[in-house]
Amino acid sequence: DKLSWSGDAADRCFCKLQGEVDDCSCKVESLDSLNNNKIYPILTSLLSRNYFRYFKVNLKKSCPFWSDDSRCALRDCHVNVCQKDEVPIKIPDVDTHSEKHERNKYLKELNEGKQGFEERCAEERELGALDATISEEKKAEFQTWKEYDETLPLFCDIDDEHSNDMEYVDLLLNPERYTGYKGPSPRRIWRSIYEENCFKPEKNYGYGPDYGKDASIESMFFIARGMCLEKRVFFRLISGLHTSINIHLCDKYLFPAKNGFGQSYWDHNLQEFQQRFDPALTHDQGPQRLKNLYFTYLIELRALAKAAPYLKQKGFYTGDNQEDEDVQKGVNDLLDIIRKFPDHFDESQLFKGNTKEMQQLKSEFVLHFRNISRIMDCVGCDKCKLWGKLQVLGMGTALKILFSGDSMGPDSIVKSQDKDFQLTRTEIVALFNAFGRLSSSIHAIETFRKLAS
Ligand SMILES: Cc1cc2nc3c(=O)[nH]c(=O)nc-3n(C[C@H](O)[C@H](O)[C@H](O)COP(=O)(O)OP(=O)(O)OC[C@H]3O[C@@H](n4cnc5c(N)ncnc54)[C@H](O)[C@@H]3O)c2cc1C
Repeated sequence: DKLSWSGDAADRCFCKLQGEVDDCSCKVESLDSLNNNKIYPILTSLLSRNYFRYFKVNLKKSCPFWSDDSRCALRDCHVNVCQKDEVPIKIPDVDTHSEKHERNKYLKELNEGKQGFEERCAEERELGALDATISEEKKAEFQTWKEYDETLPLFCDIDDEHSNDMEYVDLLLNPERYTGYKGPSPRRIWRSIYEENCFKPEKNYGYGPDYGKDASIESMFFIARGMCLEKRVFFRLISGLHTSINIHLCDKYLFPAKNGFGQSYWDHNLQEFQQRFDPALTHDQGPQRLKNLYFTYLIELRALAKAAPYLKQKGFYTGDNQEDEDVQKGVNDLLDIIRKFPDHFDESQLFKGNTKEMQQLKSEFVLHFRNISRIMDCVGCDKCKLWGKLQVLGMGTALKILFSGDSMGPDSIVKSQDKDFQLTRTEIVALFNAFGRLSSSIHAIETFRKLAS
């Protein structure tokens, strides 16, 4: 119920969301203004164009780390593979007591065939299912798009473009929103990402020699403060992505029919937002989670600025000359706005010096990130997997841009004629759509701020 949001909660959530974004000279307010007034409107219109709206992805790859444990997928395959004693293949089973309890509860409900569980599961399956509609005409057009380039995967474990399982998905038909995907499956994914693939502190800060080795998600915020810039950047990027995903599910939430009559309906869910970002309900972490979204936005913003000369000459081929010209113009307008922003992230602060340690850290950074891209194949809800894969690929593409080219720093660019630098159509579509997701999240924060006041 929206009315239960109190003014205090509004103050708590938003009053700390101001000033420095941290680890850069930029302020939250200047990004709000840039995004909400300039970038969000142009980007939203651009992302509805054919070039950006169809994303090629392989959603059939199986999870390389453990067997699918999403509770609703579990219902469909419990006869053979999804037994509770199944052990993950590579990552050790580190279920916490409460997660074991939760998983067992679901299994119990499942076995007892409880109606509530069936209903919830039906909802999750329905909301999480992909709408795979693509017209025959569009399929024929895709054949002519194939000529596009190849590139060396750097940050992401990129889907094999030639695999038979690669399919185009219409992103507009499958918006990122509430899907009901919750419980042990997503928690295992987030936990694996933070606890096994984010960096741990290089020193122990008086917490004993083993501190950090088994740092939990909850403690990551605390320990990230004491880590070196590169490791903290890694954590903040992931946390910013997590924030963005969770804002979208609050922003486009499915409410049950009012008083049990009529249709369920989509709307903003302020209470859900509060649950996730109110400092009083998140061990004081909510505002920092939100700031991490701004930080992630700033990184992708800088990547677009750096790749602007390359993207301006790239061409956005769909076979319809007028459409392609319009898209190129829209992209150029967007890139001009982005390049004029005075307070870009300075990537030359990262991996400074050419020491052995820095080279080692950089390759670990790449490896950790690539592993996260593989974890996306473990997401147990197709829509979430689609957007998870897209956003991780988009972020990986941004990082690839930031660390490409001869120079680094806010004024450096990737030259259009740089032969060593190429982006595929899929990477470009992912980069723009991933940035679009962050932009839409920052825009949604404004909506929640207004609803709460
Ligand atoms: C890749 C992926 C995509 C998803 N896409 C969707 C989707 O499209 N629609 C949908 O409805 N659900 C989606 N989900 C599920 C959603 O993200 C949540 O996992 C789910 O709503 C359960 O939320 P929760 O409250 O248990 O906490 P979770 O969001 O699962 O978080 C787990 C723990 O991480 C910590 N945490 C939370 N936020 C942050 C942050 N920003 N930074 C650092 N730590 C944090 C907290 O300690 C929290 O308890 C997705 C999950 C994944 C892994």
